[in-house]
Amino acid sequence: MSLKTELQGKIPGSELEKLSDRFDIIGDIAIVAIPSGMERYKPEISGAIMGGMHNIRTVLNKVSKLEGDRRVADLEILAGDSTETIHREYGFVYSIDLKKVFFNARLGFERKRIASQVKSGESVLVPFAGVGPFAIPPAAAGATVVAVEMNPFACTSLRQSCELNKVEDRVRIINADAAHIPEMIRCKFDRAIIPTPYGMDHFLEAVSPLVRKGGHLHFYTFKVKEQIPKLVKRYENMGFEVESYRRCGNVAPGVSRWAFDLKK
Ligand SMILES: C[S@+](CC[C@H](N)C(=O)[O-])C[C@H]1O[C@@H](n2cnc3c(N)ncnc32)[C@H](O)[C@@H]1O
Repeated sequence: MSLKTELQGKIPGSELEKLSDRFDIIGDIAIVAIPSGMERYKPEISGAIMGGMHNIRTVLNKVSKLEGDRRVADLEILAGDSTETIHREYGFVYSIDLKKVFFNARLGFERKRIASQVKSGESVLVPFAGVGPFAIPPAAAGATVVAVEMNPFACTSLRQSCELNKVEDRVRIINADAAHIPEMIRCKFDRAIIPTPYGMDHFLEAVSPLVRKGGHLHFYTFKVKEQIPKLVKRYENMGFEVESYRRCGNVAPGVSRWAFDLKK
């Protein structure tokens, strides 16, 4: 659905230019980011989404950027009454309350790409597990997963999602700061999937000793394109084989999230 097309004739063209045509859909919730100065058009914008997409039950306006350790945005309800939903992604279901937990629906393909590399019987460590989109698919592929997450609400959602996907016996959930991983976990893993929040690149060094020699690390970092060649050299100097890397989405003008597949 084109939001701008739906709004033609309802909002003056000069104002409509400021609005992005893109909005996120998580379960049956649509999330828009209404630019400042356009607040008076909230009813038209939410009405256009509800009218154009009959499966949408709630429309939220992202008032602030992702904030704090939990990476939760400040969300204002424009239509509907619930921030809780069930999101479906490549055959998996996630129980999410967007007011309490982080979820990025734009990483679905990336999560499928990583899960497709996991072999049955592997052990996998997932720090920053959130509601489980990087943890549950590997468990369903036959891995045993240790998921570390600081937000207790995300841990509750993760537990529910494990049950919904029938992998609760394969995922151990640890509600803790990932900074404590080296003291809490002593075993070695075949693989670590590290969806690092912004500014926490030092976690690669912290998690690496927990991955066995020959094991794999999937590390996410926010960088401008020009920083990548230097970063590849850095990872090689740290002893990793850089098997591949790819850009998976813009997060700010010029800044992208990059996924690195590293072998130890
Ligand atoms: C960018 S990560 C990604 C979450 C999830 N893997 C996903 O893709 O949807 C954000 C998650 O890390 C958690 N988090 C942030 N800092 C943390 C820390 N120091 N230790 C453990 N979890 C942390 C947040 O609560 C949030 O759920």
